[in-house]
Amino acid sequence: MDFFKIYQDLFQYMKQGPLNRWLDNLIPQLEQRLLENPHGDLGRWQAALNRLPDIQADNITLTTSAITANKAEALSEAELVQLTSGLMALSPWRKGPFQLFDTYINTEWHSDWKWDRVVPHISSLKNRVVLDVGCGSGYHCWRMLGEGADRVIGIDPNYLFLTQFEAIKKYCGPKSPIHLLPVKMEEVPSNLEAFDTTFSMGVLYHRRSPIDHLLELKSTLRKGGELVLETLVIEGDNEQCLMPEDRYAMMRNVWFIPSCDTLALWLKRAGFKDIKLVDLNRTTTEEQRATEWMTYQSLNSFLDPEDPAKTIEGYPAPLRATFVATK
Ligand SMILES: Nc1ncnc2c1ncn2[C@@H]1O[C@H](C[S@+](CC[C@H]([NH3+])C(=O)[O-])CC(=O)[O-])[C@@H](O)[C@H]1O
Repeated sequence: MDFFKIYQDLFQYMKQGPLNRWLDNLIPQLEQRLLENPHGDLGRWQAALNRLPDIQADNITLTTSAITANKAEALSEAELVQLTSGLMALSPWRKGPFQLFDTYINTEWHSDWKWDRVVPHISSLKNRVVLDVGCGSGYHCWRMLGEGADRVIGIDPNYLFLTQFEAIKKYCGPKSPIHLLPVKMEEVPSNLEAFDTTFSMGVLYHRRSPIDHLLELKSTLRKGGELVLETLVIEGDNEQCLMPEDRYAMMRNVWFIPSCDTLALWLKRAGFKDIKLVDLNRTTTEEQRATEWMTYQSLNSFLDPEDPAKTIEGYPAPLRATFVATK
């Protein structure tokens, strides 16, 4: 993986603006991590990425449910096979969907449904510099660019998601101002104050210190910038928060699931203003399900078969809230 090459344009940009403090140590850190082999399958993923055929799209769509790359001329049979098998080798695909020419990547999640619930409530992304924390394959980053963002940076420590992102970028905009950095939120320097909008969707419950996560998000924003926070919640008042004894819906790394009132209080205590709950939604087995691109178990296996209002562990089934707040 050639970080200099994939982040060339980002570094040019960062050198000029407030992000430059982040630059100093980033490349050596990423390279050091590569030497330590961050994942046993990384070599296989990289080989699959390198085998993808070179196809120039002549039409890109970032504003419809599937992020789409199209070409007037039909692909050859060999190109189609190479493309589909290369993308399949990057499975499981969790966040999407994507349509690359004739290949539809039917991901585990209908991430477009989340986007449709969130986007009516946020400030316009036109000309904004945007951070998407825990961006997965980067699906929402493309939608943010489609909304007119000037530049989108996604961060996610998972190298499969980085490889998937690079595969999509190869066809949907190799030169577009959109990047995924394989780092955790905790590794982003504090007080960057560089972003106009910061998204954290589906990450808070993975953090052992949720208030620290909120403070870290705040420190990425310029004064007056907007936080878009989406996370699991429970029903209840501002004295309630669920800490699962062990797993929640089979997920091992879930720590805190607050009520909406508790979360609003956390945001207030973290120093945010204009805190608004803008959406509350129970996740359905239509939105999250196994497909040929993600063949492991999915939500229907994580719910109580006798009572789908409960997880298999007996907790309330996944309910997700979106909050918007200002720094
Ligand atoms: N400390 C961390 N820092 C950054 N990323 C992290 C961290 N811990 C986990 N992640 C990443 O956060 C993502 C959470 S998924 C949400 C995807 C998308 N946002 C979505 O809203 O669909 C969860 C869900 O599907 O609910 C994963 O990609 C992790 O690798």
